[in-house]
Amino acid sequence: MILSAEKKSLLWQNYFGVPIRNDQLSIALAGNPNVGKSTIFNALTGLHQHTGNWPGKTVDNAHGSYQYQKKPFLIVDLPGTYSLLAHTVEEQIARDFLCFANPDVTVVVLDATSLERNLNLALQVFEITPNVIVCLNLMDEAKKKNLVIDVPSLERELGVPVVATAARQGIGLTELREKILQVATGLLQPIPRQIKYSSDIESALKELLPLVENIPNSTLSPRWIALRLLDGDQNFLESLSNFLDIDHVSFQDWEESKCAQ
Ligand SMILES: Nc1nc2c(ncn2[C@@H]2O[C@H](COP(=O)(O)OP(=O)(O)OP(=O)(O)O)[C@@H](O)[C@H]2O)c(=O)[nH]1
Ligand SMILES: [Mg+2]
Repeated sequence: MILSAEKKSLLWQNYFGVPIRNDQLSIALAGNPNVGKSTIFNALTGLHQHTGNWPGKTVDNAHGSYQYQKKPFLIVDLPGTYSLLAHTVEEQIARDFLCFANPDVTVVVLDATSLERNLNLALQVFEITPNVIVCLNLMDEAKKKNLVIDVPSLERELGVPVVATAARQGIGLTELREKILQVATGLLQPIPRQIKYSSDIESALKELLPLVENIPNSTLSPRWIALRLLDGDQNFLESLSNFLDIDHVSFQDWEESKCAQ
């Protein structure tokens, strides 16, 4: 199910403190701490940005807007996180935004000098949404360390567009804008590589999937929900219940109807 523009704008305002217009294409900027997310955010939005806190949290919230090819974009700079498993308040904010705000595009910014560690977060985002772009930032630092990254191969391996940038020097940002436009408008449809787990986990997932498909009001990947259930992730279940309540459809009713089946 796709959220209507009205519902999306209500949800963004009430739960995330971000006002969005119906005509704006939305972008989430995710990544590990200190990889250059805010540098990219500043380069894209210039002075058109607002900062505050996430509702009820003492974590910075920055959102801003820009135009590209006559299309209006709204971009949200998420807190830096190493994972989306909600061990910290920053991880919970980033996870909830990616899971429930339903941005048109998520740009995952990676540190090109530390790809292995950074790809962990990218693979988690791939489980939540297909509309992902990987931005390989700090390419100038990688070059200094004589690291050579085969971008076309990485793109093929990951199944999503990969854009190499050196954001502080403004390098690669036009290509980033272009890819964002293409994914946001559906011209480019990434098919992110999915992690295959061990056979016992995969068979447990198979059993769970039919039970979590077609949750009312959910735009979430059933596989992600099933994985969190297997993980016993109570924090995620609370968020799920909270966010699905937006249209007064009770998650508890749905749970009860499933149990009755
Ligand atoms: N050499 C180099 N430095 C960069 C590049 N992009 C960002 N930086 C620098 O890296 C540092 C961190 O950048 P930020 O944009 O604050 O990183 P961030 O991801 O927003 O960090 P958090 O919000 O703390 O998670 C700053 O000193 C930037 O100037 C780049 O491409 N090359
Ligand atoms: Mg930042």
